[in-house]
Amino acid sequence: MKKALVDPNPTAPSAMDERDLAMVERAIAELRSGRPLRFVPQAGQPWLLAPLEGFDPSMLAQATAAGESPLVLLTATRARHLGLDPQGERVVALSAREMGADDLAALANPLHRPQRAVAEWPVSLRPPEGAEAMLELLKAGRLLPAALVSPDSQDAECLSVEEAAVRRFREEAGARLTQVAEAAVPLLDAEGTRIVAFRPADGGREHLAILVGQPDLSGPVLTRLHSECFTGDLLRSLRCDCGDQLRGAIDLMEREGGGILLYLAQEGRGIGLVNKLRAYALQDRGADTLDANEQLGFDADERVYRPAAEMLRQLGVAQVRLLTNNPLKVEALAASGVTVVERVPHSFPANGHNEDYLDTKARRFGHLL
Ligand SMILES: Nc1nc2c(ncn2[C@@H]2O[C@H](COP(=O)(O)OP(=O)(O)OP(=O)(O)O)[C@@H](O)[C@H]2O)c(=O)[nH]1
Ligand SMILES: [Zn+2]
Repeated sequence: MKKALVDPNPTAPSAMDERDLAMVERAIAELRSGRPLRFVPQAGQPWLLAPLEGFDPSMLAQATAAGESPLVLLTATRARHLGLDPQGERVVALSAREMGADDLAALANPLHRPQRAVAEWPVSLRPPEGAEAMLELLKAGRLLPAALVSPDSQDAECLSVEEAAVRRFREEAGARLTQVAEAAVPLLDAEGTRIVAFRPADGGREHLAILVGQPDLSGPVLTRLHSECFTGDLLRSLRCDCGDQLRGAIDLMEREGGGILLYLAQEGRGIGLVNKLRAYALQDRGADTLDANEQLGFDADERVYRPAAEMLRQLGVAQVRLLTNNPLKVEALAASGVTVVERVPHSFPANGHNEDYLDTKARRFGHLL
């Protein structure tokens, strides 16, 4: 029988306890189902938090009828694209009552323009304690990072989540991985391929290590960190270069006798497939791939590579020859303790549809060509 390639003892449990982990996972499920949540910041009063995505005017009516002063929270990147000055804050807060239902409905969908000119908007207020973690929680649920919040009067029946747990969740839970399956999967172009699946403790989707051929795990291993791209990898979309990079990496590993392709569940540079499709719609109206992310309220690139480093650690790989044009991947692996002995360029010719995309990656993301 073939010897299992993976470390049978996955990462030791980290400091974040199971209660906190479960609390944040449930909170994300609530938000994704459109139910509000009680958010308890480390200091200051609790807030009722609802995603602005899916806004309907009854939400505003309810909050104002209770005599409260609801706020809209937007990330600084989104605010800047709308023409607001975030004044050094990472979150911008506006009075929802003064904005009114029409403007809120427009803000809920970044493809719409608010009806009033920005100059007529209410002045932005100091964001409440924990505002950044509230928006981080929405991002963790792959929702747009824009929220409607109102001071919590304690009588609402809803789930509570604590800011401290949200912060630790984002930092730790995604990189706690357990190996949950391993099998041979002969590929058309690489028959001796095995796949090892790793499940993250944050309830997110599994990452896959695709082991092509017989890589010598003790030396520098030809490795690719491939971010999931449903459209490019599976449908062979021409909007990007992911399909070529995926198949190209497997072909090269097969030719060189072995390699590891880490297939990372970080679709759309970490914003998720639905938000990537929204970003595409913005790109069809003239934005480039970087600005489109920011117009939605995300950072240009939301990916983290600690799970990739942890997979390599569990596989027993300490040194890699990394197939990439992205200097951030090299830096991130090195920062997580993996030695990158060489960067192997990984470019493919443009296809008539992705020229601007490739150009933006080189010009604005610093990709090396
Ligand atoms: N948000 C967003 N994600 C995109 C877009 N086009 C492709 N992606 C995602 O970008 C990821 C691939 O990243 P790339 O920037 O092509 O390449 P890279 O992985 O950073 O760098 P390389 O290693 O050189 O390929 C995949 O998760 C794709 O789904 C887009 O327009 N917007
Ligand atoms: Zn792609």
